[in-house]
Amino acid sequence: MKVAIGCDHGGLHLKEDIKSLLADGGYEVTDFGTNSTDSVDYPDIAVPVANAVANGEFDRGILICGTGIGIGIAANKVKGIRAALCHDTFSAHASREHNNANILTMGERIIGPGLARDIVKIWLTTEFEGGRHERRVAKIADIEE
Ligand SMILES: O=C(CO)[C@H](O)[C@H](O)[C@H](O)COP(=O)(O)O
Repeated sequence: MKVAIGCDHGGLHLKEDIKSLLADGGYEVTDFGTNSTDSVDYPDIAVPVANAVANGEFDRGILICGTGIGIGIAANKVKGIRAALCHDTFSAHASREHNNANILTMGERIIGPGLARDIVKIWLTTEFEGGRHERRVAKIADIEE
């Protein structure tokens, strides 16, 4: 599975930790930055990652900022993106099974690396359930037209 990952300055340390988790797990990871704690604007990272997922270059995306909120709001402006903010394992599971989320967002200033790692593992391995959820996700796509 090809995974695009990105963060702003508020998510740098968690992004680096998740990158090593993904590498150990055999995922093909591409880092869209940022790569220092110098302040950057989260939409400048969110949009390239979201475009790369939306155009099929990557299977999934992971975006991290201080809260996971701003970077997710920005990603969700890109057509075809369903970015889900998950700070618990139940949401990580449901965002895949019910919402077919293609980008996971998290906030380094909110959760620690242990929980974040569990969230990522669940999110990357849970399949979309389809069925009634297919109809609902299709209605979200209709909003984009
Ligand atoms: O997008 C965010 C909030 O919605 C992120 O938490 C950012 O990382 C945060 O806004 C950055 O704040 P800073 O004071 O400029 O470090």
